[in-house]
Amino acid sequence: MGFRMGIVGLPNVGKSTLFNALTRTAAAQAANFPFCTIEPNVGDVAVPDPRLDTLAAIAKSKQVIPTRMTFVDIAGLVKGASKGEGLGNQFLANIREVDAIAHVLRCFEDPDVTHVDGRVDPVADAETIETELIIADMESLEKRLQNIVRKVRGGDKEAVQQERLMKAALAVLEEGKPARVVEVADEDRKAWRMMQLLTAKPVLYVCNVDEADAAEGNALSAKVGEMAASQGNAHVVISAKIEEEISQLAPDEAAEFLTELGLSEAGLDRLIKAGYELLGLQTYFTVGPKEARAWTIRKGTLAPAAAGVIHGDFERGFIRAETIAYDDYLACKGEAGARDAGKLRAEGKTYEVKDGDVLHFLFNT
Ligand SMILES: Nc1ncnc2c1ncn2[C@@H]1O[C@H](COP(=O)(O)OP(=O)(O)OP(=O)(O)O)[C@@H](O)[C@H]1O
Ligand SMILES: [Mg+2]
Repeated sequence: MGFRMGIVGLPNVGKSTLFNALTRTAAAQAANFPFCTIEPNVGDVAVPDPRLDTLAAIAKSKQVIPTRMTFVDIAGLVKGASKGEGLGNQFLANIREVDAIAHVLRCFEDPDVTHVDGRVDPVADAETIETELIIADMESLEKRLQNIVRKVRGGDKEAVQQERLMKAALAVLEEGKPARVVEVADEDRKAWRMMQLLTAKPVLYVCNVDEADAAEGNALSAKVGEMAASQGNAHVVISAKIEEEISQLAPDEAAEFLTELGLSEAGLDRLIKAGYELLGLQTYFTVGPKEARAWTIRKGTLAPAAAGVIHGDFERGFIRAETIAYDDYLACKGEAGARDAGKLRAEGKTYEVKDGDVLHFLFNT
């Protein structure tokens, strides 16, 4: 399936540094000049989940396989991007293809690192980017509205629905607000997503702070926090530079370094979890002596579709899912114990999989 989170922001704010830290590579060139990145860098990242290790320990699984999500490091956007400034439209197209946005804001001072607008002001930066995305959405909607005029006149049902949604989006965009504030009815959700509006994508602010502020944040990240809260969006405080260094260390060295910095958890783990949450995702597990594995589904996914994430045949031939809740698996010390205690449930096609479920699928081939 592959859920994709796009790393977006002004040039030279630390997007590629963050991407390298997340993917534990130096795949993306990160350097102190604007527009260092042009082609997007794409990388897979393991989603940290301590429950998986706990399950593997109980089942004595030989292999532990976390679930993954994708991060895309996108080129920096500048004022006028929607009009083709910088490398404008091409970058906007890269953003269109992601499911959610991690918006990196420079909250570090360092006079040696160039700021494209010559001052460090993350709230103003956030507005600059948002304005570009709003303008880009308006332009694409105006074009698309013209394209469907005929169909709407002809009474084409789909086109009528699209027109209604496009007009609702335009109304808020014209007020300078992002399309994500539009309340979308369940029956419109699919058509809404198909419009791929940039400002309809869920967003998470990433405050990139100095090394010294990694634990507590600073005045700038606090301002971003206020802005995010007023919009109902999440924010994460992280020092991309220090995270990049930590990501190169062996696990025990990394733990030691984190303690020195006063951090209980790598900022990256917090960011990945926040992104996972933002995407509306949850995890189920398959656990046995061979492997313990985490799988990603959207919240609300029914058992057959959840099985389909492993293999299409599992979904097509779905019979039932033997299900043990995570807490029961722990309390009963594994599958056999859970079975004896009557905690192994047989769930059918209409079962909505819960976060943490340990599942075993039975299917016809
Ligand atoms: N938290 C931080 N503190 C100090 N310097 C940082 C921090 N994060 C990143 N930098 C530095 O900022 C510079 C720009 O970083 P990077 O190349 O990652 O930016 P970018 O957003 O990907 O830029 P572009 O849009 O041009 O691709 C680099 O020199 C990097 O080391
Ligand atoms: Mg870059």
